[in-house]
Order: sequence, then C-alpha cells, then structure tokens
Amino acid sequence: MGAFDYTDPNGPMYYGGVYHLFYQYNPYGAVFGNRMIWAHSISYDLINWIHLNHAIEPTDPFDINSCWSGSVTILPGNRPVILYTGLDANNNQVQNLATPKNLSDPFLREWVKFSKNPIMTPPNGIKGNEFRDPTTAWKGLDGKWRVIIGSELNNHGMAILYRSEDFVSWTKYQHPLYISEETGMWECPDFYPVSINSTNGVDTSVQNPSVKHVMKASFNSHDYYVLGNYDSEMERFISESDFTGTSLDLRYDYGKFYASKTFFDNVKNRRILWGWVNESDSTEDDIEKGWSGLQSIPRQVWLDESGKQLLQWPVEEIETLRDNQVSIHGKKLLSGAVFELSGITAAQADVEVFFEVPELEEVEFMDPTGVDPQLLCGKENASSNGKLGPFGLLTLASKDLTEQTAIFFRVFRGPSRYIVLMCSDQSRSSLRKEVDKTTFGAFVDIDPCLEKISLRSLIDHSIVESYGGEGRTCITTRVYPMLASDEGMHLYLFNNGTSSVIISRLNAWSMKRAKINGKESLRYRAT
Ligand SMILES: OC[C@H]1O[C@@](CO)(OC[C@@]2(O[C@H]3O[C@H](CO)[C@@H](O)[C@H](O)[C@H]3O)O[C@H](CO)[C@@H](O)[C@@H]2O)[C@@H](O)[C@@H]1O
Repeated sequence: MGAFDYTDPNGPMYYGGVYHLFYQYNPYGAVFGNRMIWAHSISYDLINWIHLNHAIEPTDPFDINSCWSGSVTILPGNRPVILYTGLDANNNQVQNLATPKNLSDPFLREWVKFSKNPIMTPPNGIKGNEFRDPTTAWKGLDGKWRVIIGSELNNHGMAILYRSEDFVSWTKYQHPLYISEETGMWECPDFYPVSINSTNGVDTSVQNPSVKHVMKASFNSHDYYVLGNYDSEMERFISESDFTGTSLDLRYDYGKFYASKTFFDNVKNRRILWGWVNESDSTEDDIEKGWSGLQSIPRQVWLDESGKQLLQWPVEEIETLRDNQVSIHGKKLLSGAVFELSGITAAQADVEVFFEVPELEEVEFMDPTGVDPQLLCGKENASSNGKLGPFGLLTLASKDLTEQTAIFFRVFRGPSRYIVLMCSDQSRSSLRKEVDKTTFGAFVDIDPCLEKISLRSLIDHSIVESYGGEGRTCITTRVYPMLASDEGMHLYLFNNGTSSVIISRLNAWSMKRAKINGKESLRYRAT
C-alpha cells in the first residue's frame, strides 16, 4: 500500500467537458511533507474520479521545496492558468504561474511553468514564510486583473492585493484588500460574488448591484467568512462584520473543514465549494494506515434569502449514488425513544429528516449572548436530557450503542425567539482512546414555529457530513468506530428530550460506491 497525504483542494474548474480538481498531495508519506505537489484528478460528474499524472511538482529554484496551494483562473478564450505558491530554494514563499501544454487536451494532463517565474515575491515588510495561496483572479471594471494572497502583518491576517494587465506582470496595490485586526496569518483566502436574489452562482469577475461578495480566510484550523460589498474602482471591500476568530464568526463548517476553495461552474450556473477534511486520529495512526486527509463532498454554495449567511448543499450529482430507499412519515419519537432505521446500509448512507417540535411552550430559557455553541454542545451532550432535545441521529453505531456518533438538536427559548442548537457529539464515536473526540456545535438560524428542523447527513465509514436547517449550518466529523464492521454498522433516530418530537418526513438511501479510475472504491476507510 502507498503512503499518501491529501490536503488542500487547489484550482477546481470545469474545462473541456470535465471537472478538474487539483490538491495538495505528498506522494512520499502519509502525513504532510517537505515536498508537497499538485496532484490532479478529473470527473464527468463530480462523483466518480480518474486520477491523472501529477500536474505540478518541485523542479525549479522557484518551487524546488514544494508546490503549495493556489487557484485556477480561466482567461478570455477559455485558457486556464494556474497561480500557485512555490517554496523556493531558500524556503521563501513566491507565486508562480503555469499554463496547459495542450489546450486541446480536455484532461489538461501536462502543465508548463512560466519561464519568468516567480511572478510575485514577498513584498517589503512581509516575512518570506507568510505570503501564500493565491486566489482565482478577477477582472475589475477597468479591465485589469486582481488577485489576493494570504499573509499577515504584526499578527493581523490580511489579503494582499495585486493587479495586472497581462496576468504576467503583477503590481502590489498600495493597501491590502482586507486586513483583520483580530486574526493571525490568513491561509487560502477566497473572494467571490454571490447573487442576492438567486441560488445561481456567478462568475468571479461579476460586479453589479445584484451581488454581494464573500471573503473567506483559513486560520485557527477553521474556514471563516464575512459578507460585504466590493468596489473595484476604490479597491475596497466593505465588510458587514469583521472576523473575530471567535464562535461569533460565520463558518462554512463547524467541524473539520479547512483550506477550502470555490469555483464557478458555468455549465450548471452554480458555485461549488470543496474543503479538506483532516483526520482525528494520530500521526502514528496515519502512518500505519498509509494515508490521511479527505476532500469533502462538493457543495453548492449561495446566499441565504436573509442576506445574512451562506447556504450549502451537497451537489445534486451525489444523488446518482442513491440505492435502496426507506421513508417515514408522521412518526412520533417519544421521550427516550431509540428507533433503528433498518433497510439501508448504515455505513454508507444519505439521510434527510424533518423534525416537527409541537411542544415548544415550556422549553428552557437560554440567553445566547456570549455562549459558545460548541462548548454548550460539549456540556449538553447527546445523553443529557433537555425538554426539547437532544433529538436526532445516532450514526455509525454498534448494535449495543457502545459506539455512536450523535448528530442532534436542542431547542431553547431565547430573549426574543427560539434558539436551535445543532451538535455533533463524537465522545462515544470509538472505543479507541487516542483519537480526538471533540464535540462540535453551532446555532442554526431557524424559527421552529415557522419551519421544521431539518437534518441531512452523508455518512461514509469514517466521515459524517451534516447539513442542518437546509444548509444553514454544516458540521463535518471524522470518526473511527472499532466494534462495527460495515455490515454491523447501525443507524438510529433518538430523542432524549422529555418532550416528544415528530419525524414529519424522512427519506434515507443506501449509497453505492463511487468509481475511482473506473473501479468501485471505498472512499473512506475507518482503519
Ligand atoms: O500544503 C501547504 C498548503 O497548506 C496550507 C493550508 O492547509 O498550509 C498548511 C500548513 O500546515 C502544514 O504543516 C503543519 C506543520 O508545519 C502541519 O501541522 C499541518 O498539518 C500541515 O497542513 O503548512 C505550513 C507550514 O508547515 C503551516 O504554516 C500551515 O498551517 C497552505 O497555506 C499551504 O499553501
């Protein structure tokens, strides 16, 4: 077996009838290494993948110590170009350019590095190890290209802005596009418009009154974003809030999800998001099992009607893996109920459930001010009893429930409205002691008086990707059950609250295996 580490998604795009995904990859070891490369895979449907030869590897002084993260921009005339960070011979981070050798090859198998690399080097005042991860570039109203690079100055994370007329000569702009007072170094920034009145995606260069902009930055092991307005004439991004690096910030995902990247899929008019989902086991475990790191299921991302946050949903193509289905309508889950959902493969499933909570009157009061939902989930875990909740799913569970990963909700009465808490409780996910079992949690911005509380979970052996409130809150987790074999894995609905809840609608499917290089493959193994 090989030993490989998969991390950041790089340069996703649609070209020549196929989706391309590059990613940070260590071909020499199961964990992050000192010679990272750009691996390359392609797909016709975002689900089944073909691995190609590596796209970019360290070869020249400007990237001899690694080819780190970056992005693709499609130039006029349908010409993709890669901007990536190279670690040069002195281990300084520099930005490099590469272009396809043969544009008529839809697989874009070979990439040629620009003869005049590097095209950007750390500017004055910026440390050589704090200048990386170029975004997809966009065109301003003046026709000039813009790109941002992750960096920091005096412990303030920022997006350094460069401009260019020809994509080759880049000039640093006088001030960063964004500087954050409260965060450290920014990795893998992403900057893109979202429509304010449609779920459709828009091209990265679009600027008009019907879009807002998203600024995403990766720091403190999480992907945070703010929304705002971008003005390319003034070269300003005016955000509606600031990054605080606390639980108050908006995040794509409140579990494991980092160094993400989006791209505009012009065939289906949608923006697609990918993130790196790392392991929760130890480095020693990774070396023993011979690999580490997953890519999330790609998600469509768009602005919520409220304009206050993004919504995310697994791309529709995931439904092609759906196999046999079970459905439930109008079933009451009494206090203390644990109800097995049989008839599907619990180890690999897609479950969507809508809960109705009729007994709202006497729920506990909670003032959410200053409350960290993740800590609250740790305290009010799956086995505690509230009035309304915990209720939800017990995934990847052994028959006797010794091992289980609970994805659940609690409902509280707040000062002005009800508060819905969503948690992913890993504390009993595995009998293995050395794995990280931190509980994750976040609030879901829904009013249970007006709508049902929904949960969709994509379960696959060692990963559970959960979408609460129809994509308002996402939590991804990695777990390593020991007791349950694929066949012995179980899935339950539960209600530990003192009030009943109603499963108003549930649809769940066994999921087939995706094909990698034409063969049905296990996407993720627990061990
Ligand atoms: O592959 C390099 C790209 O990855 C990014 C974002 O994920 O930087 C990753 C980063 O962390 C790696 O090294 C750490 C040890 O130094 C290790 O703990 C972690 O698991 C690794 O992913 O790489 C640098 C240098 O090590 C570190 O500062 C980062 O957090 C992205 O910024 C890079 O382009």
